[in-house]
Amino acid sequence: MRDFEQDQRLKCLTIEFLEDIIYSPNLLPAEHKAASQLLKLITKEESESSRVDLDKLLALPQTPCKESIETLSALEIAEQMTYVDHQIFVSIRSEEFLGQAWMKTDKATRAPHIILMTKRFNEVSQLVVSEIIRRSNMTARIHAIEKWAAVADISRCLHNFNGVLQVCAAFTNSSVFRLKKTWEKVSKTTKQTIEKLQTIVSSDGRFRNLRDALHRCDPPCIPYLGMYLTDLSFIEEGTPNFTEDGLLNFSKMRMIAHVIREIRHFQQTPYKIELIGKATDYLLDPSLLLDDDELYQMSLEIEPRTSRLSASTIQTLPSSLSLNDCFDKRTTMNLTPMLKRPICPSGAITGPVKERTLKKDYITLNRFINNVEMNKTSTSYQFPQLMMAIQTAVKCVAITLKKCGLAQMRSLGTSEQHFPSLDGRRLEQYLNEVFVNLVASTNTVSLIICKDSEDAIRVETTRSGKYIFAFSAADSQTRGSLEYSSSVGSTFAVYRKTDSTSAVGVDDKDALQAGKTMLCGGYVLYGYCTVMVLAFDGGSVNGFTLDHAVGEFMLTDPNIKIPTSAKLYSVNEGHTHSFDPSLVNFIEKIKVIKVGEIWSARYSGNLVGDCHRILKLGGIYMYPASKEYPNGKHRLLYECCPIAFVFKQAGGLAVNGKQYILDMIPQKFHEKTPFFCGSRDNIMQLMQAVGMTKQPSNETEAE
Ligand SMILES: O=P(O)(O)OC[C@H]1O[C@](O)(COP(=O)(O)O)[C@@H](O)[C@@H]1O
Repeated sequence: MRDFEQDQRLKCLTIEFLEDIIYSPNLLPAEHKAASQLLKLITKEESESSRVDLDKLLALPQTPCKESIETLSALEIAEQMTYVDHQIFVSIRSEEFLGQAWMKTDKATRAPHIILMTKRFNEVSQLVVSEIIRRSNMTARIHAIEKWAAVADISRCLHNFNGVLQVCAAFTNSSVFRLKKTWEKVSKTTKQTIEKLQTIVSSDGRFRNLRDALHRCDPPCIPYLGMYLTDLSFIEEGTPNFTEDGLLNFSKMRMIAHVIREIRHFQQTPYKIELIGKATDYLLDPSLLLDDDELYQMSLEIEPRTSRLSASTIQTLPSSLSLNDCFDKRTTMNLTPMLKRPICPSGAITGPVKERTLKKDYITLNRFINNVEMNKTSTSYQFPQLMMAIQTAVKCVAITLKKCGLAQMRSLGTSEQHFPSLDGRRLEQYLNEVFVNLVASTNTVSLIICKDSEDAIRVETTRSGKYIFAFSAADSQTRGSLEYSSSVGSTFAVYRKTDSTSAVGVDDKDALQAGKTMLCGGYVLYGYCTVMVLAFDGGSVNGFTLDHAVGEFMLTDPNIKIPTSAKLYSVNEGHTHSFDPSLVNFIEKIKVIKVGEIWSARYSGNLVGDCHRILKLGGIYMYPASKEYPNGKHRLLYECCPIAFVFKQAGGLAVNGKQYILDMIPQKFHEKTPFFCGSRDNIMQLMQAVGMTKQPSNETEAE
């Protein structure tokens, strides 16, 4: 499109060419369709390019403006702020978002509109600070704060979240924030409004609330650009452009495209706001802006300092953070310090701060979910929320099992509510409830499939989201595990609803997806320590260990890869009498001692524990069909699939003897299947022994 913007002749020729195609009778319907879509796009671009001339709009007023916050209404100010911001926002071209152009030395040419948006942000913030501080009279100052709070609240109603942030950032500017006496007199309602707005734009949880608001609002809307620039920076810096094989990393490009598409979505719908010259003149008047030093000095005069710090110390510290500062650094746009604490320090930094070299990068699961893996899987804010809830559920299960173990052993038999230990079945139900309640509370899932419930659990429509969660909180071995102090395991899988854009209308069948469509799969082993193994679509497999003392999962086993083969097998040999003869043959062959080929057998009768051992050491896990269990014992959807997904991502394989587990489409929620998983070569040997010939594909084998 940019080529067309710069070359009108090229544009005319293309339009002519497309029109010829549309009227040509000799082409296929698909070609006609493609041509008319392109034509629509190019001509639409034409109408878009007839947008307001930014230079004219932003031209500085010739004479100082006569208007003020006393003469203009909050509505006029908010509307005109929105008008100007929107005109700049819609002018940002997609390519300005590429390669962190806004941070490069040639940013003025590569990302001029992003830079303009940044500049405007800082100017409006500065105007708000200046208008408050310049009023030396307390009542006038309070009035100014209340007026700007009203402007921010109207901006929120107009879906101008950029505007909300501009004003909120001004309130936390040190010159304003430190005015204790003034703030004491500001009305309770205004303070509540400001608090509400600050909660919306808080950077907590990667702007969780702001993302939520954006996803719920219909355009027109002006999102906060810094949030998207942060997302793009993370993707750019956290993911290589090329794969290990030197191929273009398409999954990275898709992530970037996803963010840009979301921005484009908000650029499409214009506001129906008329330009009011007197108000825009006021907003653009540079003579109303005071500089940071001046502002801080005036602030000290209005309310003299009571702190023990000397004036000179305070003056050497930055009096405010500007959006530009944030952009120019890493664009991590951490507004938390701006919004949550005064920038005016209470403990001064007196000397140069020494840089400290980190010997080890401690990665908590929270950090991992938010910054690393989430970017590969989804740029949706819902996904980390769901992952956090799973994490909390796992912690609750771990703690409950610990407490129950003691209660059981000592026959303490305390209140069932806290130690539902004496009846294993009830304990299982309780653990299931923990998962269901925590996950359902996040508003991110529509359906939950759980081992403990025959039917799918449907989350009420107003609280449902775009994911499907299938899990087993603890296998039935739990009862025995508690009695004999052996380990317990959870397994879980996250799928996307087939129509993830629609908030309603999830069908039970949506949960019956092949394992290969999974977004995240994993398991937890509650043993002498609690270990969670997670695999994400297109990502690596990572193990986290719960540090009970601090209640955090720490990355202890990064990028797990299963050995390609090992001489280790895990099966309940007590059942061999009724296994398929070809399988019995395979197991018997394993046991024949050859030089240097002695196999070991390990079987605890706990699915997760047995599989985890195989994942770490290599070899083969088997739960085949038998007389007692003609379809094996493990459930396809929420036990076999997540484990198969982990094995696949770690370089292993999982089959049922006839098909790859990840290719299988469950017909029922609780369908069982024979299950074999392990090292690639070992599983291939088994496949050969039982006559399974289908070769692994990209979707069943690690990439
Ligand atoms: O005792 P077996 O037949 O070897 O079965 C052991 C398997 O049964 C389980 O305990 C599951 O039992 P449930 O099917 O009753 O939930 C698994 O954890 C384990 O892998």
